[in-house]
Amino acid sequence: MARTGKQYLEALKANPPNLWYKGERVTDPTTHPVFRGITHTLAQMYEMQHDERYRDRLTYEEGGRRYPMSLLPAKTPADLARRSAAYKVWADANLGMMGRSPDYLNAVLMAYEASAEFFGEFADNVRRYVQYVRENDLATTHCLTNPQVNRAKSTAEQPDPYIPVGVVKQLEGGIVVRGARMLSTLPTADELLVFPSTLLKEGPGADKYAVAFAIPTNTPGLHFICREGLSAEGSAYDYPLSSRLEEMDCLTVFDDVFVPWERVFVLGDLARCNNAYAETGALMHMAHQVVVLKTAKTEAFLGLISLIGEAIGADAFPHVQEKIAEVIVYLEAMRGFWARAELEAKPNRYGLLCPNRAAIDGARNLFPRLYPRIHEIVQQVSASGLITLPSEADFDSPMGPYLEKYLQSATLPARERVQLFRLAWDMTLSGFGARQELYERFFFGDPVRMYQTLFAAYDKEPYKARIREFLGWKEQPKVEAVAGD
Ligand SMILES: Cc1cc2nc3c(=O)[nH]c(=O)nc-3n(C[C@H](O)[C@H](O)[C@H](O)COP(=O)(O)OP(=O)(O)OC[C@H]3O[C@@H](n4cnc5c(N)ncnc54)[C@H](O)[C@@H]3O)c2cc1C
Repeated sequence: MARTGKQYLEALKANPPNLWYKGERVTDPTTHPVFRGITHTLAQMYEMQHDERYRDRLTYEEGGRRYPMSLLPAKTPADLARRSAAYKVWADANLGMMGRSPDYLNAVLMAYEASAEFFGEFADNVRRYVQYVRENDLATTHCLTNPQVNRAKSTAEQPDPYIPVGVVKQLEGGIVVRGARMLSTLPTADELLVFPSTLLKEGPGADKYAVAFAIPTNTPGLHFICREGLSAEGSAYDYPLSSRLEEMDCLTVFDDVFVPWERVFVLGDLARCNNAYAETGALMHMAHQVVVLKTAKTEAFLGLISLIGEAIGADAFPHVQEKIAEVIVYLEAMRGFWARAELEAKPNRYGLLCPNRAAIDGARNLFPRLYPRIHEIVQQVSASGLITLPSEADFDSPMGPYLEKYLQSATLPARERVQLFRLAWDMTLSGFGARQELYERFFFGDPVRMYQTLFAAYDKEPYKARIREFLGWKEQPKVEAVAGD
């Protein structure tokens, strides 16, 4: 049932995840300076589910109770449209800057539930687990990739067999897993989904890595070792994004973690692990949330750059207009992918309506390449305005009158102009902004391998046939080997 912000915070306080920050255990993330911002932002997002301005878009009703829209089973085109409308509400609230808002992995869980048969003997575990997440409206995060030890070697060939997460033993009540995953964002979620993403290759000892399960983030033996925090201490004026949306990223260690059978979804089945995302429709639904999120993010950048261009009068120059128009083109491309994904949705073999794969693939492969260019445009249009950024305290000091005079702009008083540029800085240049760029390059996978997969999977034959026909070839000409002199 759709929960409130207070319920999320209380649960987190009562059962804090096993977080390690700078050598110390974080006992209460809701008050810790690095985690306070994101936990309270998440609480506000849950609160929105009960605000009558958003309730009907963010939740659906069943049996007199309300549930998050991102868990609404997608059966009809109208369901897809309701789902994306819900994604957009949270995305807009955060300017598209939160990668692990709970709707992201809810999209995966919804697809797993609808396609539960795929999981064979574990199908009921999947169904019951998703039902549990739905009833309690839990936030989940996930960890997919193995530690970056030696990418030239396979999972089974690393210096220690339990560097990647593998099954150590099976017990009567469940399994024991050991190893690590390279990265989990948002460790302040309630639950961690552990699925393989790297293609598992057949070979001696490979079976132990073919495992998928879900565990609470406070499970004994599970440790989230955090990176340096990016949420500066200070006001939302000074740090408009990092004070609210620092999701955190962690190395995730499994030190002989016990996973009860009811939380196991795949065991010892390489093919199932390798095909889970595509076959169940999880990939398409996850990317559906992503295309909406990235559309919202591009809209936010368009608004930002337009206000900046206007503020300093730079938008009078044709090259600045051209750069802003470039962002408009990107935005319309994202909207095009989104619309086609829904218009040409098709049911998978389990009856789950899945957004169009080609449109989804287009969006998820293009955006990582557009995004650094958007950052570049912000820098090109903003120039020194992106760094001459006194703080709120300076405005209230004896320096205030200088700032009011010298940092005024064509359309904004100094305080608001600095506030706008501080947002631009946090979107692109601060530690928070720099992480966003890295995130966009990689969060959906290695862009190089994503392109390779697209090359391999895309049906190019109709286009080759058209060229052959245009050239007047009745069929593909045969090659007679021609020897040189
Ligand atoms: C900010 C951020 C947040 C993230 N959050 C999460 C999260 O919450 N959960 C999660 O599971 N993951 C998360 N990720 C990880 C993301 O899924 C990976 O970054 C992505 O899949 C790429 O894997 P990698 O980082 O291990 O890169 P690597 O695979 O180590 O790649 C490094 C380099 O080697 C090349 N390379 C490696 N292997 C091959 C190969 N076989 N063929 C050709 N080239 C190769 C790559 O092209 C790249 O240039 C996050 C990443 C970032 C940056």
